[in-house]
Amino acid sequence: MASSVQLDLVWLRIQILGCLNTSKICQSTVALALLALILVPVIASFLFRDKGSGVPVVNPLRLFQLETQKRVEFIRDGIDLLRVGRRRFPGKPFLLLTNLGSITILPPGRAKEVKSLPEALSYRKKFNDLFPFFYPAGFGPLAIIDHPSELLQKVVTKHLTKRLNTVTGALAVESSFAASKALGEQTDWFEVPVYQTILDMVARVSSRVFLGSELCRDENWLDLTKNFTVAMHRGELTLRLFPRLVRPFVYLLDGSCRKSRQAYYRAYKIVEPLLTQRRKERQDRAARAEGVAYNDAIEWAEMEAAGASYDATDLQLILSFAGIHTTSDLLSTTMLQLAADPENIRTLRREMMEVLPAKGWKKTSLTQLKLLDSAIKEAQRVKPVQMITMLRKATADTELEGGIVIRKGDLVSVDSSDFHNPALYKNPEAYNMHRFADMRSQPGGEHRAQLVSTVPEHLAFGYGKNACPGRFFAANEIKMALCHLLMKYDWELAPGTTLEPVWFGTDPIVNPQAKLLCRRRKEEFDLDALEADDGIE
Ligand code: HEM
Repeated sequence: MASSVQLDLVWLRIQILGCLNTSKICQSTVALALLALILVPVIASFLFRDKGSGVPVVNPLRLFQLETQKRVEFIRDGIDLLRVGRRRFPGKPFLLLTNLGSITILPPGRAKEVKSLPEALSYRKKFNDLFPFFYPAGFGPLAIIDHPSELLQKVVTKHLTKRLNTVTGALAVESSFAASKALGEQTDWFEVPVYQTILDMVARVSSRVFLGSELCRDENWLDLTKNFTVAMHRGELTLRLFPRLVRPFVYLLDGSCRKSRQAYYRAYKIVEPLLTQRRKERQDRAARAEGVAYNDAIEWAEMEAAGASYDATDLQLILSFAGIHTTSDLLSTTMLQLAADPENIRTLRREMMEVLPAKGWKKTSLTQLKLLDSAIKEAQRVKPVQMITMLRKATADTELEGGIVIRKGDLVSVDSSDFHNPALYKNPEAYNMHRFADMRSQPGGEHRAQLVSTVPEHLAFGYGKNACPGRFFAANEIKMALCHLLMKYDWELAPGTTLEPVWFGTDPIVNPQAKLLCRRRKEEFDLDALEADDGIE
């Protein structure tokens, strides 16, 4: 779940950037903002008070500056402020006042230290402070992240990841359908918006595995799964302008919170009937001593919950939140890099032709697409989704190396500038599709240079206990989608499109305006006729 807030913020960022640009803020938010003007200076002086940590602040509050201004300033200028911090305090920690409050930024290389303190510096606790008493409708998915049952994490690690070989067939079918639905059969060049097209594909394919075949083609659900994240994050952004005790009232009054609530209720109306039907089928099957009939996250959550009550709608929404925009950003980034040099595409096709007709759609054949793996990882290195990672909240006053104390409740994160460190990567700004494949052939490289490897110098999926458990699925989903996209279509950058991301704070995201030229080609082998692993009915 990926500076600002982790899990998935990509789509939110796009929306908020739009919001900041066009001043499309709803009236109730304006009213609340006025109230904030009165309350916020007091809160700001509390939140950003000097707690004597001794860490220098890069962007202190100016005289009469409000916390709200600081937050907006960070969303706009975050990456420049981070660069100032790196320049002024090389190799040393510094403090940034961000849209989430103040964050101590540790220099690259301190990821191991953060990893070694998973309880004192908690990944999950940063999600549990939004409301004082309980998480109301529309924000419940956030509460699931730090739920003591760890239902979300168990569904992903114990089921999704372990059963990847049983969902490959389903991924193949849905990827083919999604590509054809998004791009059609036109053999003349035409223009496609990259992010929207990829988001649509990823939403379809992910929903197949999260929710099953009944709902993965339901346009109402697909709309929700793509847009809920935006609604909830706009609400969260507004709520965080207020003290915790006031937030329940803000929740009732604010328009963005209302949208999140409405999205939850729409989702509930879709998920609950499916759940009821599944539970009934389960009982009937048990009565006939028959085994489990489904292989998707609805079923896995039921197995894990083992009768304990939980909100299946929130679970589905948090899966969308965690997985869909993060995966879409990486796939879009990879497509942009590949389209910039179609020779790379031809090379990747040759690898696909060598592996897939012989092996079919298997988890293991996806593993053998090593150059493809490298192409994706390199795209992620050149443009990750965040430039500060491993955001953690101190659960107690915690002393770090060098005597810095992170006070209870404060945030700490690690600078990810190693992605572009010339001492680690030759020509770090250049996209070299072979880079990680070459590293894998070096001694010790096989386990450090795979897309799913988590190492302290490559933090795109985090590191340690909370490293993204969904990365194995995301990797397979992206590879499968690329096989369809590259074998069945030719690609080029559309005129005017560059690879420059758009910045939200310290997070680079795919430019939502980026476009590609595309045309249907005749694939060398029939991808849809390949034999597949399957476990989904
Ligand atoms: C390219 C796609 C993805 C990226 C870049 C990504 C990135 C991340 C990052 C950076 C973290 C935090 C790690 C840390 O701070 O140490 C994280 C956590 C998490 N991710 Fe992902 N993620 C992706 C896809 C997915 C998918 C598809 C799922 C679910 C199916 C998922 C589920 C989760 C969960 C549940 C956590 C929280 C782990 C915990 O609570 O311990 N992610 N992800």
